[in-house]
Amino acid sequence: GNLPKFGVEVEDEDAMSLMVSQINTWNFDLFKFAVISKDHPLVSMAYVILQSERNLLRSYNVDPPTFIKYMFVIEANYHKTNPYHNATHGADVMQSCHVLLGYSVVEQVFTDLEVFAALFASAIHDVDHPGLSNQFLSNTSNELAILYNDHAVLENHHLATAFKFLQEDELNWASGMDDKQRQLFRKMVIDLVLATDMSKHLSLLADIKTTVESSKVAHNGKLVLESYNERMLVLQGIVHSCDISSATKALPIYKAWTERIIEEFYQQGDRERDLGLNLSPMCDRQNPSIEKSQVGFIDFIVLPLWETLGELMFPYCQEMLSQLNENRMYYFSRIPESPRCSIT
Ligand SMILES: COc1ccc(/C=N/OC[C@H](O)CN2C[C@@H](C)O[C@@H](C)C2)cc1OC1CCCC1
Ligand SMILES: [Mg+2]
Ligand SMILES: [Zn+2]
Repeated sequence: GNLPKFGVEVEDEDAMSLMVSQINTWNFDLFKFAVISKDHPLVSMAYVILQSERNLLRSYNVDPPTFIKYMFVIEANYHKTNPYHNATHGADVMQSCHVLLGYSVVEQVFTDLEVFAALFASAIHDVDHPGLSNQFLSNTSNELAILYNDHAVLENHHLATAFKFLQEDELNWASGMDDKQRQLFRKMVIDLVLATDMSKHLSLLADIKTTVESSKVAHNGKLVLESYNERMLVLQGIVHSCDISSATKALPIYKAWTERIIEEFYQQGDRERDLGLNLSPMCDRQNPSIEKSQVGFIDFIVLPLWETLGELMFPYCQEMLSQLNENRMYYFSRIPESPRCSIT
């Protein structure tokens, strides 16, 4: 039978159509989208972007009903109980990636397969996330840390989980791709999701800076990328930037994401307290430091990354940078006065 217009059944088709008409905007409201899609934000986002907007499924002989069935399984394997690392975050990173890949400075630069890989990697990049950090999993000798020898434990698990489902006949939407394409697709998705490991941030940023110096966009404002490594580096930068893009979004959206990540960190801190472990930074709900942590995260991680991306994709990404600065001021101006220590 034919699929519903948005991949999933919705109550209000008009409201859904109105939202989908905004799918190329940076301040897209994923929380509203999650409600309108009847809590299937990832299935509907993936279908709308890959099928309706970019017609990528047809390009690779992907059977849409099989792809939808696969995405329902992926979405079901994001933990609904995670305040932050849930299917709405997956859909958010995918939609953000779709916006950046739509800018003319990168459009036509990447092949359809590379675009498909980046969007698919975004969709699955945190599947089965336990709401705990790599550090916590290693500190508690979690079976995943043992399995992946403390290296990119979560990111390896997200990838293995997504590809394991692809082995099941009734979910294998990639059977229509030729072997070479499927091999390259798998390699790119692995390289992209592994690059979302925060411990790789500084080396990834350094490499992107080198590329910005060398490639000097030139050639009528189009990025010129020679090697596979250079192309992958830019795509890794795009996916990683989208993964930590909350602070570049409109303030109400940013505040909602901040509340969620903080609650998830606090729940990890609760576990660490119960286990008698040292609490990870920012995870102690009894010693909150939300404003200071956000300003620190922006100053040391988010801003340097987005400034570099803004240079690479100039004149695009300026909207993100200006929202990032406004958002920084919002939290900076709310850093509580440190209690005056009375030096007696
Ligand atoms: C909207 O705010 C955010 C959006 C994304 C992120 C993404 N963070 O990824 C970091 C990884 O989860 C690993 N961390 C886990 C944590 C328990 O320990 C850290 C040392 C490593 C963080 C955000 O805010 C954070 C930082 C400042 C206030 C809380
Ligand atoms: Mg992750
Ligand atoms: Zn993520």
